[in-house]
Amino acid sequence: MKKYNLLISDPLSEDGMRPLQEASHIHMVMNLNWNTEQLLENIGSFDALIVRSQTQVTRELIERASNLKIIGRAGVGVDNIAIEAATEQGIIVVNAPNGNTNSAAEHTMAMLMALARKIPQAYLALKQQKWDRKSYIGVELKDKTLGIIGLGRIGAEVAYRARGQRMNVIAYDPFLTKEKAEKMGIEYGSLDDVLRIADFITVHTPLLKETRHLLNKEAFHKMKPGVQIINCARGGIIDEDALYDAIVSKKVAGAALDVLEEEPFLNHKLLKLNEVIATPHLGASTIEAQENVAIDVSQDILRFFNGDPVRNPVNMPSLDNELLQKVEPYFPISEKLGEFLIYLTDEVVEEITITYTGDLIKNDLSPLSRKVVKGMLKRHLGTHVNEVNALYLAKKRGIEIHESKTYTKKGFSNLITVKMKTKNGTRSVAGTVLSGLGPRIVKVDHYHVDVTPLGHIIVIHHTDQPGVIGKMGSLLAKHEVNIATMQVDRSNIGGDAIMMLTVDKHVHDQVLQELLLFREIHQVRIIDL
Ligand SMILES: NC(=O)C1=CN([C@@H]2O[C@H](COP(=O)(O)OP(=O)(O)OC[C@H]3O[C@@H](n4cnc5c(N)ncnc54)[C@H](O)[C@@H]3O)[C@@H](O)[C@H]2O)C=CC1
Ligand SMILES: O=C(O)CCC(=O)C(=O)O
Repeated sequence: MKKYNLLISDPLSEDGMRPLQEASHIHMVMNLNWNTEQLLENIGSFDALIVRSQTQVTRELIERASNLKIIGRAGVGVDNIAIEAATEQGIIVVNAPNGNTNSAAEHTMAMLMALARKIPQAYLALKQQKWDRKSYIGVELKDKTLGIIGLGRIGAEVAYRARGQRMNVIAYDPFLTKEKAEKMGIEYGSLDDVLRIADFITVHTPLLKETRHLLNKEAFHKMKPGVQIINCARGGIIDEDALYDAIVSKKVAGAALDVLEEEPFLNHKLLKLNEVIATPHLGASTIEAQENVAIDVSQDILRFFNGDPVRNPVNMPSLDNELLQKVEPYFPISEKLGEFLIYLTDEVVEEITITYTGDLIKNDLSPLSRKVVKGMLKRHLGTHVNEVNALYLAKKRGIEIHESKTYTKKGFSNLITVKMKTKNGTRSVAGTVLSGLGPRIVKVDHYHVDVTPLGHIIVIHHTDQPGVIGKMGSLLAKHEVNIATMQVDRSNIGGDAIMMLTVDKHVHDQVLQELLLFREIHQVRIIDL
């Protein structure tokens, strides 16, 4: 059995990693001490990598990782991973989005309370033998307004907990609706509403281009005087210079920070301010969260190496069980349609249109489209192409990919039609899965056929005339090519026709040349699927 080398470069829960330890086909190397140079030097020998937030999985590292197939992020944020580079190299990235939600929400609440009651500052004074009760007068949370920016998994958990503290909550998230906010017992607002109204503001967005410095000088300007800020999401969401100035100018009364733009942070100017309390990125540092995320990511790594779809892909569409059950039977035909179609042309492909017809169309069918494109590119790119990088590689080659869906169906409960446009015209192939019989190619251009897309296939375009089939059969017999199945269809009597043969062995070029000598035969394609 093939063994896969897995590198774990950040500390993970041992209990959580047990599934990997017990897998006989995984060879696990735990190296928490490699510096960047050592990582770059050694990454080439690993098939899988698991990180938390410390290891920076840069483009350079990914480009050196010639054997890497999967990167697991034991946590939510993937801003320490060069996702685009991974996608380009066909490396799947998975994360563990649910395992640390509670811990991050609880840490946010702990920071909120510590900030409101100045607990860290008071404790520090006590440790320095100072009994000072005047300097540490706090504020109550009850009836204050908590503004939440980013109401995803963690933001929503924070909202519920803040309601438990009898706070009013106002939230802004591009996906939040008034109805959902009402159901949660919170207020829905714009970003400006949150900035304007809140007594405490906590951010829970990912760090993205759009969220970098979301809280900047202008944002602080819009806030209430005396507002307090919590960041247990990512450094970089807050412009640190702007926060510093806002605290020094007394606009902001305090800040609780679990994260800063550069980590580890020890000598940061914000840490020198009495109004700032901080923890060293501890949001997910609980026994439970660490076990959860390690289990989730370990299981996805195992699924991947067992050839099963992963649960939490970051750079591919995710497939829950329900969707998987519906689309998985169509994986082989989708890939075969792409593979088959590319054999029909020697021209540069300009455009691919994948049309889905039938019951399946209510679902996200992008996993099938990826299979089609993978199948197409496989002929020329071999194993370099996979479901992760298929769309990227197609785009890089200037191939436009379109997907369309239609309810109209004739005969088949589901039909996938793939059209390929080149400068010389359009070719198409359609396929389905027949209940109990498996994948079938049922149409090539406008001809109806019924062919299992497997093995060696000869596609012949010819004129519908008596004797063609006989001549062709004799020629193949002369070359000891045994015909397994044969399909013929035509446009009209004496018109253009197609013949599709499945044969028992690869057909050499010489046979193809001899077939083309027959006047009635216009085109021959030899396809090996
Ligand atoms: N301190 C720590 O140890 C931890 C930090 N995190 C951080 O927390 C972040 C959030 O985690 P989850 O809630 O699990 O993610 P999530 O994906 O469930 O929620 C993020 C929310 O932010 C919203 N959002 C995106 N752009 C926005 C914008 N411009 N304005 C307002 N909202 C916006 C999204 O619509 C989404 O609802 C992670 O990306 C990670 O960086 C997560 C876990 C632990
Ligand atoms: O790995 C960690 O401890 C950090 C967790 C985190 O920041 C995340 O899950 O996004």
